[in-house]
Amino acid sequence: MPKTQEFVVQTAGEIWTTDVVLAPKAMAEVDAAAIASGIPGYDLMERAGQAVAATALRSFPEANRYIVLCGPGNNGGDGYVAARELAACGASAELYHVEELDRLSGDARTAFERCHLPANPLPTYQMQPGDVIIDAIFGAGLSRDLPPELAERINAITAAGLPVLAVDLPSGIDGATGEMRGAAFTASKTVTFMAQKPGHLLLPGRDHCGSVEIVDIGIPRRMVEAARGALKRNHPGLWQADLPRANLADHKYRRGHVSVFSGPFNGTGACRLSAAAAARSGAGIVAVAARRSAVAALVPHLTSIMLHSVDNELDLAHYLDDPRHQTFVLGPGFGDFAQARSFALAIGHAQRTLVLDADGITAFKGKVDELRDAFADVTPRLVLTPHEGEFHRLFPEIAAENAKGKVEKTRDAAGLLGAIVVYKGADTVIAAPDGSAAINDNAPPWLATAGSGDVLAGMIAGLIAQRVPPFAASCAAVYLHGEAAKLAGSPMTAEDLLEAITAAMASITQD
Ligand SMILES: NC(=O)C1=CN([C@@H]2O[C@H](COP(=O)(O)OP(=O)(O)OC[C@H]3O[C@@H](n4cnc5c(N)ncnc54)[C@H](OP(=O)(O)O)[C@@H]3O)[C@@H](O)[C@H]2O)[C@@H](O)CC1
Ligand SMILES: [K+]
Repeated sequence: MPKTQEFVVQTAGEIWTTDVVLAPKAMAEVDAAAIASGIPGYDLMERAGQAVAATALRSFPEANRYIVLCGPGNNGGDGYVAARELAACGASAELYHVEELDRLSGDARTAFERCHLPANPLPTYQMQPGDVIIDAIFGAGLSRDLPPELAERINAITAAGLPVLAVDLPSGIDGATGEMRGAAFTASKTVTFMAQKPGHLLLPGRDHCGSVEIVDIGIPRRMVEAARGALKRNHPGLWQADLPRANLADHKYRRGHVSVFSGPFNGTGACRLSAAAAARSGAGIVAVAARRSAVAALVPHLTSIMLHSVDNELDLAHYLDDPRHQTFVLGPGFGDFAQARSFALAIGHAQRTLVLDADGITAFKGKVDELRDAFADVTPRLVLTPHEGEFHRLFPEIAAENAKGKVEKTRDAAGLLGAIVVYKGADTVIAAPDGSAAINDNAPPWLATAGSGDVLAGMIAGLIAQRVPPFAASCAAVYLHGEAAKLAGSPMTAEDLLEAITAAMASITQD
């Protein structure tokens, strides 16, 4: 079975919302605000460490020894509290430290001093079957690659297959970007505090976290809410209210019109997938706009989907004279880069909305400015859906900024273009020019199949045609695409995915 991630919220009573995502810097500001309001920092550490001990006992009751590895900062402090609690419960807990103990200061030093257990240097640890590792080496404060000897040690523990419970984040995973800094533990479970961090959701971090528990350590909710920035975990609460409600009085044109451009005679499959996906997402009318040479290939395959011949720029100009033709998909299987550019620009200048995918994206390599200018508007009218290779092709400078993670890169691209950017992958990030961003984490591994991107482009257009705002439409389509894939199961073809869209949408609107 593929690894799926669960977010379990543990609080004193109430269930804590799970869509809050705070970068480590924002989390540190929340910690600081809580402390400034009179909540002692050490109390937060106590609750954090106690929660770790409770999870260790609950999740790994069979452990012979809990091996608590402590770093030099507050993550280590949580480890000292957890070790003390475990020992107080009668469990066997052993402490190992990765840095000289005299580096400990503040709350972490207090936690160490109150622990009263012997702590030994990490190199003295001898692995034994039945050990459960509690990783309290680095959390939010990881600021550079791990030293090589520590990386080796982590790799040896991973190779031995000992279960790992990570405190806040698996050491070596950058909480802001999800990137691995030299090496990282692969945890079966991660206990984090108050809110998830981007590193829990973005890859490879997500794969290193196992299931994630978010523990309320007593920071007032209003402080976490106040820090809730424009970054969210993608889930129906973000966009459900924007989805169209079926209305018996709706005329088919009121449910919107989507036009999908076809590729050449021998490449019409991709546009048909997009068109069918737009229709399944509820668009009232869907048409394929094809070069004359491709029309004959399309005729036998289209029934409810209409077919128009749009051979050149003049044909497109006539097509755009019809005010019902508002929403377009260009790129899947399209082929001709020069025509892709001139068509996309014409759509932009005609004030229409475009989902630009695949060849449509590649066509603008080195010409991003033209695209931005054609779609310049107060509200975005352009949605770009690049996978990693296309993103690198179109935004080479942004892609090369190694210090930035996928969220920042997607935001930068959205800001540069004035468009919604859907940076696809197992951890798709959706960003808008105003900085709004969502990380998606519901896609099963088998969604990476031929044609699935064409389906996504059609779904986004289908929702936009029904007047769902482009950012909400993109988030909703990405999520529903993942849900549909889960419903379709593995192995799955793009056709199976199409079939499952209806059930995926029904499951959301019934919630
Ligand atoms: N009130 C609060 O704030 C609460 C915080 N809580 C907990 O605190 C954690 C954050 O604590 P933190 O900020 O001290 O960071 P942490 O992850 O311990 O690491 C910093 C230390 O590591 C060092 N270091 C970094 N990278 C390194 C590398 N590659 N290789 C070697 N060394 C490296 C760095 O050294 P420096 O860069 O300063 O030289 C510094 O000494 C958070 O994850 C949560 O668990 C909870 O208790 C709840 C209340
Ligand atoms: K850790």
